[in-house]
Amino acid sequence: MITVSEAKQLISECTTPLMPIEVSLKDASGYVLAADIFARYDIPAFRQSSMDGYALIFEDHKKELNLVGEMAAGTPHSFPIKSGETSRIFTGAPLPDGADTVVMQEKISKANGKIILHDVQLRLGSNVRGIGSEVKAGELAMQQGNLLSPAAIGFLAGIGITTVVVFPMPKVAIIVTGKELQQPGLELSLGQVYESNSYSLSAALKGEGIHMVEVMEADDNLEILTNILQSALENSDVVLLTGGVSVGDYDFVIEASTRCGIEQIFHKVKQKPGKPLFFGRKDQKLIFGLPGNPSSVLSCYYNYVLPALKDLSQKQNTVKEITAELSQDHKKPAGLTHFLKGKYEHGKATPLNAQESFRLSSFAQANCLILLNEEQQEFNAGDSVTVMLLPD
Ligand SMILES: Nc1nc2c(c(=O)[nH]1)N[C@H]1C(S)=C(S)[C@@H](COP(=O)(O)OP(=O)(O)OC[C@H]3O[C@@H](n4cnc5c(N)ncnc54)[C@H](O)[C@@H]3O)O[C@H]1N2
Ligand code: MOO
Repeated sequence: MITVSEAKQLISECTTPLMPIEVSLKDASGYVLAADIFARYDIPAFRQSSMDGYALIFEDHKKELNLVGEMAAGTPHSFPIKSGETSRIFTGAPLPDGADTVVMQEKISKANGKIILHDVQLRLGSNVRGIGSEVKAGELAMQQGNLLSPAAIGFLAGIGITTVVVFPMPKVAIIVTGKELQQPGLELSLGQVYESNSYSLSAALKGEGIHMVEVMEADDNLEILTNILQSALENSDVVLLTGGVSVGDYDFVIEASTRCGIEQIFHKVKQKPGKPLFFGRKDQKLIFGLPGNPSSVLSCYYNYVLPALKDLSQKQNTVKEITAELSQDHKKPAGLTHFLKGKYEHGKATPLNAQESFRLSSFAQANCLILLNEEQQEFNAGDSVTVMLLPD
């Protein structure tokens, strides 16, 4: 059996970024840029006023000026101003030819039809956005690896970009296995449990902006599972199976994976919950066999699946690891890393009640997982522990 860090390392080594795709800028929010973007135009493309006021030749700023025209934003025509002249101008408008400075309208007065400036701070070029002051044509505007945040999208639109090359989000197939599974909303017969793993996983994926998710159900039958897994592999980048990875007579995930030509990278990790975790690879596709207990599924998702999904799309992991103070004593046997559902507040991490892996009630209240080292058995209040802060 391998350790948690060995398992993470192996998954990371098997994960390569997805082939970049071109998307419309309008659809690119949340993706990571896969190619540098160079500016095609000088932006601003003309000398632009940043204030409502009056455009002038700076040398004239102590003179009384004659008002000779007006430039509004979007005005397609300019006109020249000469020494002793000024033009009304509005924010965003092009400067008239010859003008080099704008004075805010609050800083002038009018007398005998003339404009008189009262702005001791006015300098040559005040309140003028120069040509190419945002970006210059040919300049690197945004580097590969940049997350396309709302601001990044706005910036790119503002320099005239319409499409971008990005790392796509992975297509994910979820296969829930188990003859005992019943859909929520229907009556439970003896032996049945409500199917919840596809719900929690779909919700987690949606929260990461992964919307191409297909959910399939497989009975505890090797032939059926093999066929479903085969079709999932054809249509997705990542396959998440839940259940059927332990040692029971009806646990067919490992055998079905072999039949589908999946290379086993590891099976079983020194951890609780989620000890029977399976990970395999076929070509560039990643296959996770998540132990069926609902809490094991999510614990393994945050520890192993999410970092891999992020690497495929070159995004930052949304689980943040920090060090915190354990708020109470805790004992565990040596041999397995434990992930406790916990509450993190004001620098302290508190394990919640109901840690069993078949239950989700504590996970539903948790905002973190508290990592307790493999070999250590006794933990005291005040000890420093690693805490994984879960995404919202
Ligand atoms: N003899 C041993 N038995 C078990 C071991 C072991 O080492 N030796 N490991 C235990 C551990 S730890 C875990 S975790 C489970 C994992 O088993 P499987 O991955 O084969 O999962 P299943 O047996 O199919 O299901 C486990 C549990 O979870 C329920 N389940 C499954 N799928 C769903 C779903 N989609 N929604 C809700 N609940 C689900 C299922 O009904 C079971 O109760 O094995 C232990 N056994
Ligand atoms: O490894 Mo299991 O998830 O504890 O029940």
